[in-house]
Amino acid sequence: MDFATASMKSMAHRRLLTCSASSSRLVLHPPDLVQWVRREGGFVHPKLRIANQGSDGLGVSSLSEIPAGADLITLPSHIPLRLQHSDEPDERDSVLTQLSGKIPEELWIMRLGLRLLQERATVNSFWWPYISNLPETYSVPIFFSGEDMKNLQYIPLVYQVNKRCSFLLEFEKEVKTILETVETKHHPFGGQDVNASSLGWAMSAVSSRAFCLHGEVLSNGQKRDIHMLLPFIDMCNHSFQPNAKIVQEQEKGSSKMSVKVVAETQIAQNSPILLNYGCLSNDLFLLDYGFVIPSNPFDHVELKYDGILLDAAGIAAGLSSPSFSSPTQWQQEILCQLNLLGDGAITKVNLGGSGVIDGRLLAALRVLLASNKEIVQNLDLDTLMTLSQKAPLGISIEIAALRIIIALCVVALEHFPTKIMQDESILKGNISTCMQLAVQFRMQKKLMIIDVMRKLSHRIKILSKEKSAA
Ligand SMILES: C[S@@+](CC[C@H](N)C(=O)[O-])C[C@H]1O[C@@H](n2cnc3c(N)ncnc32)[C@H](O)[C@@H]1O
Repeated sequence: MDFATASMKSMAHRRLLTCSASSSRLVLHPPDLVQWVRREGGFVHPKLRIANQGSDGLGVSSLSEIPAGADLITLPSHIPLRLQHSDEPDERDSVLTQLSGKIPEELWIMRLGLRLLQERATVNSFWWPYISNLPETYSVPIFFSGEDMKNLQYIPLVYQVNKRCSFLLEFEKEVKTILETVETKHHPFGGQDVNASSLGWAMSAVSSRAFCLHGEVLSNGQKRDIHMLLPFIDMCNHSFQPNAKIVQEQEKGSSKMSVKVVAETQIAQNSPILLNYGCLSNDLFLLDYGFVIPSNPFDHVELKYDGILLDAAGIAAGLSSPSFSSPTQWQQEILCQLNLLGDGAITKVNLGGSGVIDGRLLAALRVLLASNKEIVQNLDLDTLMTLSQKAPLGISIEIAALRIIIALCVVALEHFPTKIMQDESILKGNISTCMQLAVQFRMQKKLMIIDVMRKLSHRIKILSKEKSAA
């Protein structure tokens, strides 16, 4: 937390971008994006328009009904903004390539961000009608104050945000050093100063808007996936129940791909056009997109698998077992197969998400509570990891394993310094957008844990009935 606060403070000290979610754009009266796309040979369905969609910012809506299957938007291959934009790179591109080389692969968003900044700084850039329509500010946590970072109350996300902030501050220095010796005519940003603030703006613009799609068809027929920004298409907001989807088509006589949005369902009058950004947790929605989804079925909390934690949960559930911190040899072997023990073990396990609980955690508990080695060894790992109608090692072991997971949920809940009721009352107050997001984020995590506990309790009730009926 202290490190988070320190890096946030220094970010806040330098940044020009202020932290507010607004639909205000880079320029006051940007050029008409739809007209530009059409002029460039793209297609925008005549019934579509850009409209204000409240807290979701701007979005694309339909003026009247559109049938399922209709083409909504088509972008020819020269409209998306990608890292490599020309077959004949100039000196400015070589400096950009040098800067990109300093960015770790996992932060590809910053590589594309540099490209975006380059075009933002280019007078008469082809993409200016697009860039000028981008939001001026982003509500992603790299722009949160130290206090709002604390308000998240969730270390795994704080860690990710810190990583991005530290990178931005370090990268700012590297960029300055490299650009110091570059002549103005070769300067990728037209001689303009680039700092952590402008890099943060670019990083957020890309993380909240880029898509990973087929770049072009290679000579062997394979398609190479690349990240790109899709003008106008990226005005569509997100839903887990989308009414539209992205499809790609190879352009006639070329290896290049055009990008289309097609209506998946009938679209009613005045409805937003919604795409699914992915089955992501709220950590990723907040980190990359700056919003939190209530009752997100893909949200989860991370725990570290560890015998001492299981001991504590066992005591809380009245079910202690020596195996939790000292598993027998055969139990250890299965824990190694589950990759929870041994060299290179991944001890991060989840509560929540699409499977309700992490299959590896469930399997480990079932195994640690079992005493009959032969029965366990006769089962495959998939069966051990699946929460199904049938208790694979018998009802008593199943109930005990589920009770320990409920106790782990209680431990996880206790890690949050505030209660849900307190969060609810904070949200009713007059608070900043960033604080609102932070409090919503932690409250959704707690509601999700309670939902897991409810589901597991329900399962225990069914199993107990089966047991007493037997
Ligand atoms: C690809 S852009 C969509 C266009 C954007 N609304 C705008 O004003 O430019 C993604 C951003 O839209 C907003 N957004 C999209 N779907 C949302 C949703 N379901 N709830 C809240 N905000 C959403 C978030 O700010 C997100 O970072």
